[in-house]
Amino acid sequence: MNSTIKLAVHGAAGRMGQRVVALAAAEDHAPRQSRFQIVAAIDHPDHPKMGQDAGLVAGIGELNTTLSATWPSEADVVIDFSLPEALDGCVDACLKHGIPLVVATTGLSDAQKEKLAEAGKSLPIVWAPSMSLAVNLSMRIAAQITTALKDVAGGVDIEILERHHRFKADAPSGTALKFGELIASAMGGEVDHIHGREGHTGQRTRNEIGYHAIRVGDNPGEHTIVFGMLGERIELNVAASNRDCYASGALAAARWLCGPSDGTAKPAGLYNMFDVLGMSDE
Ligand SMILES: NC(=O)C1=CN([C@@H]2O[C@H](COP(=O)(O)OP(=O)(O)OC[C@H]3O[C@@H](n4cnc5c(N)ncnc54)[C@H](O)[C@@H]3O)[C@@H](O)[C@H]2O)C=CC1
Ligand SMILES: O=C(O)C1=N[C@H](C(=O)O)C[C@H](O)C1
Repeated sequence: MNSTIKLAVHGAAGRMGQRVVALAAAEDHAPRQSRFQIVAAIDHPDHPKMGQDAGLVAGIGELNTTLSATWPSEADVVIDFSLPEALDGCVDACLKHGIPLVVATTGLSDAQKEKLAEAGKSLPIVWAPSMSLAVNLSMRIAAQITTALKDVAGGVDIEILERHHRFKADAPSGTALKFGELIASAMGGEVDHIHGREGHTGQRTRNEIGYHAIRVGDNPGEHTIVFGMLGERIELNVAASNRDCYASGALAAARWLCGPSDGTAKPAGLYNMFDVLGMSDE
């Protein structure tokens, strides 16, 4: 029986990495749930807090695990919240050591998505642009609304607005792109993805999805899907109050990959949060 999950956090000194460290250390454990033990807190070798205690960096008191650039000799699962340029090294390390991986980093290139698909042939990997339960539920609802409205008399215009903190490096958000992918699939046929509008754009066409990225203050993430018809509209809004919805979702994904405490880990495959949350449509 595997009652402890040895967790390595990649990007541990970042905004999200710190919350993963804090929640993993503090989690309230149901009697039959495995506990997390943070065996590595990995970040860039030039990070100014390198060598400090990861718990102190996360603001929760000492954990006796130092922030390091070195991969552990042993871990049951890795959670990655880093940067696209850091992800390849993380995937390579997981492949080398055979460690299941949760990938939460966004802004990946097509080559990186292919690398994940390839890695998923030999490792169990959960990859999702949002680990939040509310966001994943909203994705399912957005697809249902699209299906219900796509042939409505007068038509429906679907636009995706996302708001994030001023420090965010990628736009639009990975979550907005995933909403767009699911909505386009529910619309059917050819769909144009239009990022912002400026100048003499002409009238809006019927087969486009618009994306608008707002960067303001410390917003931890908000998405609004507007379904505009002639005479009425629906706005589906999902907003985080803080980052813990993503951190706890990533921990749930890590626990799901490791399997229940009888030690049955997931087989190799590229999974997503719908799989983790039991909302997969396959
Ligand atoms: N899937 C999800 O639910 C969520 C995904 N994200 C994504 O997670 C990523 C991180 O977000 P934040 O924590 O806000 O960013 P951040 O910039 O605060 O943290 C990134 C961390 O990665 C570290 N890093 C950079 N290069 C590295 C390397 N070579 N090796 C190891 N660590 C390295 C940085 O030093 C930093 O500590 C972003 O792509 C963001 O979009 C953020 C929130 C939720
Ligand atoms: O950078 C962030 O903060 C977030 N990024 C993710 C994304 O790009 O979708 C998820 C969440 O919205 C927060």
